[in-house]
Amino acid sequence: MTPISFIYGPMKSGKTARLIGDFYALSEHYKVTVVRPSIDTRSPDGYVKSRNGSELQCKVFASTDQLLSIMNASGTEVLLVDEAQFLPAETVKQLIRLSLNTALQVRFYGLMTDYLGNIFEASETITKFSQKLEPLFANCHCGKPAQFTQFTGESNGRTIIVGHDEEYFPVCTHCFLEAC
Ligand SMILES: Nc1ncnc2c1ncn2[C@@H]1O[C@H](COP(=O)(O)OP(=O)(O)O)[C@@H](O)[C@H]1O
Ligand SMILES: Cc1cn([C@H]2C[C@H](O)[C@@H](COP(=O)(O)O)O2)c(=O)[nH]c1=O
Repeated sequence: MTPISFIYGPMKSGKTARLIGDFYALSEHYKVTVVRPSIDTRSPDGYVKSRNGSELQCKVFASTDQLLSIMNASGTEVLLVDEAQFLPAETVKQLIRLSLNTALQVRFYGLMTDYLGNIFEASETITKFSQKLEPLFANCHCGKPAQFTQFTGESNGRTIIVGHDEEYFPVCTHCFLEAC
């Protein structure tokens, strides 16, 4: 298997659904741990939840140290990280170092770009070090494949606005550029 992979796409492209499917497939052969950073509140506490209704228990972490002790305690062979765009770049680098020095495999699931079209810092680092990049697409309202996310709410200059599901829309490149 690949040490580091990044499954990325806009909001509502099925990233969490894919993570849950991967968990069941990988669990037949490996000790798999599912985590997400505490900053995101889209899923209920202690779970990752897809909009397709499926959900899975996970560990929620607030620091690199907490993440490392979760992994040590469970003897993790494969780590699945949801909402990876929110990881501090240092946490990403720690996981990459760990995968070089051990047999650990890490799959990151997250957004590549924010609603302004800028690449999240964590996603840039993950992309740089991944051996496998896998884009997912959602459906734009015009019918084309969507790779960007549009935000229609009040941002006040912030790019981290968790939740607000009804104000985020996956859009294709054409519709994204039209709205800029
Ligand atoms: N209201 C909805 N909006 C978008 N997708 C939905 C909705 N309800 C169900 N779905 C299903 O959920 C999937 C997206 O779910 P999710 O795993 O939460 O995506 P992501 O983690 O990329 O945001 C879609 O592929 C679709 O099948
Ligand atoms: C585009 C974008 C999204 N967010 C937030 C909104 C949600 O809480 C997550 C993404 O969740 P999903 O599992 O991919 O549906 O990220 C943000 O803070 N800033 C953005 O630009």
